[in-house]
Amino acid sequence: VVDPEQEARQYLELLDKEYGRRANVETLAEWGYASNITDETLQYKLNVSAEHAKFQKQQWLETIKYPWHTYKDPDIRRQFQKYSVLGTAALSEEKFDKLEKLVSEMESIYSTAKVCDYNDATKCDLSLEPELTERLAESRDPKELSHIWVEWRHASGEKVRSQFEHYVALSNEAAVLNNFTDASAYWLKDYEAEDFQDQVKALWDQVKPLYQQLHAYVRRRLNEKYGDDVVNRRGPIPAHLLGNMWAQTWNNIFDISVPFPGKQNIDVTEEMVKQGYTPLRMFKLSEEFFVSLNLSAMPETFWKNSILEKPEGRELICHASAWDFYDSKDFRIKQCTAVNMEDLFTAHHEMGHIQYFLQYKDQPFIYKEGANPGFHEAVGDVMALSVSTPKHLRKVGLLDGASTDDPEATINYLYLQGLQKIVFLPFAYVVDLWRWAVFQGEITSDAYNCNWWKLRGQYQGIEPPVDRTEEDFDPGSKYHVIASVPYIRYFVSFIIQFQFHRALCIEAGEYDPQDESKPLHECDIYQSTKAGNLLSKMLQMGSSKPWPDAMEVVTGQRLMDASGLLEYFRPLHKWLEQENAKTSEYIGWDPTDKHCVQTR
Ligand SMILES: O=C(CCC(O)(O)[C@H](Cc1ccccc1)NC(=O)c1ccccc1)N[C@@H](Cc1c[nH]c2ccccc12)C(=O)O
Ligand SMILES: [Zn+2]
Repeated sequence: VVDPEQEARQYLELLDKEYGRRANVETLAEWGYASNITDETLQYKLNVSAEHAKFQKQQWLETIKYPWHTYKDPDIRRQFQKYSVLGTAALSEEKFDKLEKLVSEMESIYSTAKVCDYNDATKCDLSLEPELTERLAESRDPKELSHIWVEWRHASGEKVRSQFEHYVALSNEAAVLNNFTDASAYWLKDYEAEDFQDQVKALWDQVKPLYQQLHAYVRRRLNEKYGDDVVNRRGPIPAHLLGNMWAQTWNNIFDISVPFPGKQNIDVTEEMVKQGYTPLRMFKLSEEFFVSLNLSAMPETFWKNSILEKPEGRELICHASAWDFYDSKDFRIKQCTAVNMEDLFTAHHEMGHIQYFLQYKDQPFIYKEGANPGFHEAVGDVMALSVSTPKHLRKVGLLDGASTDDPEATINYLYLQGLQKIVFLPFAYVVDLWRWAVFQGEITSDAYNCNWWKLRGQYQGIEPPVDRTEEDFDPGSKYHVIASVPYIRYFVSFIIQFQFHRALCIEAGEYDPQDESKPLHECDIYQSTKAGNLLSKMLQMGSSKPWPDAMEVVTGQRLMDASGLLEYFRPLHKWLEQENAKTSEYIGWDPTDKHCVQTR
């Protein structure tokens, strides 16, 4: 008699080959559409995913016949457990197709949306990338900023409200067919912890005081620049002044709010342009950092097949993404890269996804994922924490002069980092707090927009530049909302990346909690094969073990915790408290009732 688990193993090997082959075909079809939006590439993508869903449903009926709960081998059980979740393929064929069409249509509207120039009403071909992103980053004219902010939402979010409502219903229907209460529970299964939302809330409570100090300081500086009638010093900050279309990171207003002006400019955008940096060179620089840690170089096909600059003469999805074609050979990035510091870090972020693909390429198909989605988002950012140090930027010739241990220069650096890492946390939290509530039916479509602005005000302390109504649909102006990409993964990443950074810096001998002369924010793990080997051990695991096991390999911890982030920003936190006390700054913001009129 054959050992039943042996038979199960053979079945899993069959599934592994078939799923891997089909995933390659499906990903190629998705790439075809994302890199070239036409009716033909859309139709081909829909045909392939419909066929794939039909196969998955048939295979699932076979898979659930196996008594996998009884198996002794934890690995076999884990693989069956993952294969036993059918996903959206559980919908009927026509509902599955409808859902695919809705998301593709929202992505197309978002990716092809155009806006007219503030200063030239005849020039109406401005796209989000690069034109609107650049204007939002560089303009210091509140009227121009408000125009771009409002017109982008008019051209994107407002256009997809009805598709989004239908998408919510079908997503919930699919979740219920998979025995989840709604789509939010289906999304949260990836974190394998029933108290995960409580864990996130506890992390936010730990970081909130630091955020409020930074918010109060930025508000004061914007008030000094734009005056009382534009920025109320005790209220929320108007969202269009913060240098980013969604006010998710504020690094683009570093120059008008820098704590100690006159120091060496740590924003290397100008230097990159001066040195003739190209997108390709930005990605080569990133590859060299990974290789210096004894991690994998990019395969030749990566450079041949990737799209690193916005191509002319066709519509495509410009939002950056990294692609695994599940054949252990073909890996790509699609990014409409601009030559600036922000995109240099996005390049590292995308390369982090590729590195994870390369490290787990020998895992079974079902384990070719991050230990949890936050891990996948953290890899590249951990590298960027080293690359962004003035010490490293000097090593690669993007900053000149000798390293100074000038405490004011340190505050400037930590302030720039805080405008990205601290500021981002409440935004990331709000995006899925809003979506979880929508999926759970707590937020109904007649109040989508006003609840969005209630959360944006409550957690981020920002407000829209002009009144909003339920004719608007501002969440739909953010890529992940219309592309059905969960967002709490970035909140998790921005917490755990500091835990990983701290552990790798200790491994590299670059940081010692007892040694003040080696603070965490100055650590650069460049060329540390010890750090790289430790990280590689975790990355190779993919999702073969629950994520606390993966985290323990690198950090010795089994829980997410904000101590790494708070340790990194401690000097900035102290300075902000002193500075805000000096100007007796009002910490926090008075709630504003205006800004969203429920008309429906
Ligand atoms: O969206 C991204 C980068 C794109 C991505 O690499 O995360 C991409 C998003 C995506 C997911 C699914 C389909 C299409 C695009 N994720 C991936 O490409 C990806 C690849 C493999 C596994 C998981 C995700 N960043 C977020 C968060 C963010 C803002 N600023 C940052 C700076 C550094 C790092 C992240 C951010 C944003 O722009 O709002
Ligand atoms: Zn990512």
